[in-house]
Amino acid sequence: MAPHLDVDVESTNGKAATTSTFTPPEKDLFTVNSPNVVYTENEINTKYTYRTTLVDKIADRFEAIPKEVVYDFKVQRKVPKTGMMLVGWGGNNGTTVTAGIIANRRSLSWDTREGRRTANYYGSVVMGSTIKLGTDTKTAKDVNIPFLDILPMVHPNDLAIGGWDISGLNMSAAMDRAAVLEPTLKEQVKKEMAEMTPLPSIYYPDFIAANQEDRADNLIPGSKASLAHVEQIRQDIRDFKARNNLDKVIVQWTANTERFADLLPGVNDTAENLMKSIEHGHEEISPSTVFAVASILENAPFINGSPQNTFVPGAIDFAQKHNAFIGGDDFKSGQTKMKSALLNFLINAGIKLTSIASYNHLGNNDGKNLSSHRQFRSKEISKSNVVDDMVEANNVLYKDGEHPDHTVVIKYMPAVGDNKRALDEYYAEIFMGGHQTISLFNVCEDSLLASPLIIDLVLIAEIMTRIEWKAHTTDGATEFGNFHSVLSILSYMLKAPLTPPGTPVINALAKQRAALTNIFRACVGLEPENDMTLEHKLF
Ligand SMILES: NC(=O)c1ccc[n+]([C@@H]2O[C@H](COP(=O)([O-])OP(=O)(O)OC[C@H]3O[C@@H](n4cnc5c(N)ncnc54)[C@H](O)[C@@H]3O)[C@@H](O)[C@H]2O)c1
Ligand SMILES: O=P([O-])([O-])O[C@@H]1[C@@H](O)[C@H](O)[C@@H](O)[C@H](O)[C@@H]1O
Repeated sequence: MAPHLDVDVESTNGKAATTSTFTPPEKDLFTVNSPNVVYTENEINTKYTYRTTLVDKIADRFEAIPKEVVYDFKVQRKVPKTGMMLVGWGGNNGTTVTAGIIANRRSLSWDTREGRRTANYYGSVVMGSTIKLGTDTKTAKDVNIPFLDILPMVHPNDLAIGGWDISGLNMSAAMDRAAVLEPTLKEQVKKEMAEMTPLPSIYYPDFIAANQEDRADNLIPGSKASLAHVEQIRQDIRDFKARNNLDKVIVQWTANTERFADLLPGVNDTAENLMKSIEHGHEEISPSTVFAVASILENAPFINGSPQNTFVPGAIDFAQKHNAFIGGDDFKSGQTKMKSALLNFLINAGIKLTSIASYNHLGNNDGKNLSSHRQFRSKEISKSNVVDDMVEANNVLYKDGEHPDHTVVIKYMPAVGDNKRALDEYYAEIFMGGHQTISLFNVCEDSLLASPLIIDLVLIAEIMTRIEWKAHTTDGATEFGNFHSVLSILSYMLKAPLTPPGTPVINALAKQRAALTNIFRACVGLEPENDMTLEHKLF
């Protein structure tokens, strides 16, 4: 018998936890046995006490005030038939994620120089990682479950896949152009992929590098925003949904990085002005913003996997007014994910990072597009801002406004293709005038790192559409409603997390993952994972 776990303990609602007889839902890996959790055939209903600490600053001192809010969460248990539509489907990421899902769906294996390989979802948080459920009553050991099982989520093998591309190559030819996957794997999926052809897309030349023009042969007429473009994309989404008999579609931008759009009062500052600007063909409305508007109008969550400012204020306003979900920006695949983890470690260890030199070169079409300065500038911003929250959180090391030197360099070197070379130097001050220099050489096969993130973003955005909440306030409970339109819960997969206006941006990797797992735990009535393990420290 595990020490000190063999007695009834006070549960969160003050009554002793009871081990009532209950019938676990037939296919669920676990059930929460709590008076705060009620399962029905269609819903998981939980009463959750959210505990935080508010702080009052009084002169140069603080007063900490613990605060509790009781929420009801309601999760729809029925997993909908879901489709994923990618903008830029014919690109390296789009072809790779499509081939990867087909290979997993068919449990394919293939030969490589290093031996036989089998389809997997490595690099996906949902499909490749676990969540601690709790502590075994008998052994006191951690019980960890697959992340996928914490809530009733879509399985990627079941996703219908489609999308748009300004290049008309079918997906098999585009997969060859991408030069990411082994020929022995491509051979097994090429027939199925040859039958997939991206839908024509909108192309506004000024937003991406001029060097992309030679692949733009699959276009919807018109070189600037129009309501006709919005309506065509909406029709495409409806047709895809009907053709595949889907309950839901998630749209994701994995097309080229666009230049930033100027933020112009009266043009893209409000939902109303944005729609007027689209109607009047304003030059400053980007293709990605047009896709976002069309997706919002079709109640299809829209996620931006690139660094441009798709979500101009008018687009965020538009999403909120339509109670639709958006998320972004810029997949956090390799070099930046490593950076956010390393910064988390160094700064939280009290080591004063003073300089970050972040260089990489890559030879894929993404790199080609980024060789144009205005597109590189979008990426430079998203790759640079990742340090801000961690630096600002440590006022022992950094004075107000002080931050490490940080430079970002990206070079296009065709020879290395998709296998990006990332070279980073982290330079820090340590005890008594010493220095620590960390040099990293990190070969990232970019599309093989980004593709699992595309899957995670779709699966998490989808489950978020099935979660509602209401707060128990002193004057009675509010009505059930969705989470905020801006899905900041997606931040773990993104370099420049989009957050509800006025809320803080968290880039610290550990905090991002903790937020994701603990919100999902709350939706099944479980306390946040806090790793205190008092049961192993007090007795
Ligand atoms: N792979 C990674 O590691 C990674 C990480 C973070 C962000 N990203 C971003 O993801 C995006 C895609 O990366 P990739 O390596 O697949 O690039 P890619 O160039 O291979 O693919 C982009 C595709 O978008 C298409 N396209 C361009 N404009 C379009 C439009 N208006 N409508 C439809 N299609 C359009 C292009 O024809 C191309 O096929 C890039 O913006 C990149 O910066 C990639
Ligand atoms: O690895 P990471 O920094 O997360 O992300 C990648 C960058 O390093 C690379 O320069 C860029 O071309 C890719 O689109 C992607 O953004």
